[in-house]
Amino acid sequence: MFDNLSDKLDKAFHILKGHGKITEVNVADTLKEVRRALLDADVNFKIAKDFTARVKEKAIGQDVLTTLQPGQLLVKLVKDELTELMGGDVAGINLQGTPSVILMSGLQGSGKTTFSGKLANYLQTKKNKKPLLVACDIYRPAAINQLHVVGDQIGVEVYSEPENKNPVEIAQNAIKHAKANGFNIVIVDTAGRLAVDKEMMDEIARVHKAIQPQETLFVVDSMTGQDAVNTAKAFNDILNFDGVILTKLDGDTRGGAALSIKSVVNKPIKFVGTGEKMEAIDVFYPDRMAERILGMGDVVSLVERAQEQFDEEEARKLQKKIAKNEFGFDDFLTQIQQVKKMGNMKDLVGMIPGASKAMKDVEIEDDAFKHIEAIIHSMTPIERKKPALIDVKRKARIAKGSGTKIEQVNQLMKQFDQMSKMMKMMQGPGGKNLMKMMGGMKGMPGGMPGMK
Ligand SMILES: Nc1nc2c(ncn2[C@@H]2O[C@H](COP(=O)(O)OP(=O)(O)OP(=O)(O)O)[C@@H](O)[C@H]2O)c(=O)[nH]1
Repeated sequence: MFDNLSDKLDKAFHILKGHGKITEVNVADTLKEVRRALLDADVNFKIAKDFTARVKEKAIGQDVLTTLQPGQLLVKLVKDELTELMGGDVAGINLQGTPSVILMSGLQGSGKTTFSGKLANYLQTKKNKKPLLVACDIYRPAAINQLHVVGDQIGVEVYSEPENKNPVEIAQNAIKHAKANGFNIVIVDTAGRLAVDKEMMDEIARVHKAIQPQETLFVVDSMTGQDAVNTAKAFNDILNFDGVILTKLDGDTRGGAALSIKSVVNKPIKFVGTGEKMEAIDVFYPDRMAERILGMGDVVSLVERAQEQFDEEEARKLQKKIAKNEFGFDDFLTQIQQVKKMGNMKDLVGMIPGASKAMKDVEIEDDAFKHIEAIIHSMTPIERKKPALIDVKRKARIAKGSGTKIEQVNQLMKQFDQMSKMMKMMQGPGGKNLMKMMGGMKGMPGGMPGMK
C-alpha cells in the first residue's frame, strides 16, 4: 500500500540523518523532497504545496532545530499533517432510521457492487444488523446478477425487479419490503457509467431525493488518482454525499486519491476496500494510515484483526489438544485459515513497523499458504493426525500429489514439528523452556511461508 510514497518519504527524511548538525537548509531540502514525494503520488499540486508550507510553519513555531531530535520531530509533524490531510478523526456511518438507508454512488467499475456486499457483510457480522441489498442498475442485467451472487455468498437477501425500468420505484419498493420484513439496513446499489454524464447524475439525484438516505456513500477506485478526485467533486456537487469509500487499496496505488479527496470535497473517507473478498473491508483511520505511509506500521489494526478472528471456544479446544499431544495438521490448517481471514500477507506485513521497508525486495505471494495447504490436503486423514506415520515414500507421494517438491514437504514437517514442540512448552509451567526453544529456531528453514 502506497509503497512508492513511503519509499520517497523515507528518502526525504534521510537527508536529515546524514548531517551532524541540522540546519534550516537541510530541513528545507527535506520538505522539498516531501513535496516531490506527494506530487509523485499524484497529490494535487496546491494540496502538496500547502502541506509542506504548514509543516514548515509548525517546524519554525516549534523551533525544530533546537530540539534534541529534530529529525524525529519533523517526522511527527509530517505524520500529524498527513493525518489531517486524510480527515483527522475516524468517521462513522449513520445507522439511525428504521430501516437505515444507505445509497451507493460511483462510476462503473469503481467497486460499488463489491463494496455493497462487503458493507452488508460487515454490518451483519460485526454490528448484528439485518441488511437488505437492492439492485438498482436497470441497464445491465449482469449487474443485478452480480449483486445476487454477492448476496448468496454472504447470506444476505437481494431485492431486485428485473422487469422494472424505474430505479426510483425499485428503491422505494425495496424500502417497503424491508419495513415489512424486519430489515434494519437497506443498501441501494446504483448504476454506474464509465464517466460522469448527465443522465446518470440526474438518475441518482432522483433516487437520492425520493429515498432520502441516512448515508450517501461515494465509491471510488483509488488507482485512479487525480481522476478520482475530479469524479468525487462532480458527485458531491449533485449529491452532497456523506462519505467516501476508497477501493482497491491493495493494488499498486500511489496514494493521491486518499491524500487529496478530503481537501477537495471536505468529506471523510469512511471505509477502504483492500481486496476482492467480502472480508476485505476496513474502517478508515487517518492516523493509522499516516503511520503506515511513514513506515511505522499499524500494530493497532493488526491486533484488532487478530482479535476479530479469535474464537475463545476454539482456542480452548486447541489448548486441550496441545496438552494431550493431539495437535495435528488439520488443526494447523484451521490456524492457517484464521490467519488468512485477517487479510493478505502483504497487507499484514505492511502493518508491522519497519517490515514493509525491510522486506520491500521480498516477493510475497498473495496466497502465501497455498503450497502448505496443498501439501496438507495431499495427506490422508490419519497422517494429518499422526504425522510420524509419514515415511520417505509417502513424502514423495505427497509432494507429487500437491505439486510441490519433497524438500518443501520436509520443510513443512520440520516446521510443524518445531511448532508443536513450542506449543507444548508454552503449556508447561510458565513456558520456562520457551526461550531455549526459540534460540534453537533461529535457523528455521524457509522463514515465513510464501516468501521467495
Ligand atoms: N483488488 C481489489 N479489487 C476490487 C476491490 N473492490 C472491487 N474490486 C474489483 O473491481 C472490479 C469492479 O468491481 P464492481 O464491484 O463490479 O464495480 P461496480 O462499481 O459495481 O461496477 P458496475 O456494477 O459495473 O457499475 C471487480 O472485478 C471487483 O472484484 C478491492 O478493494 N480490491
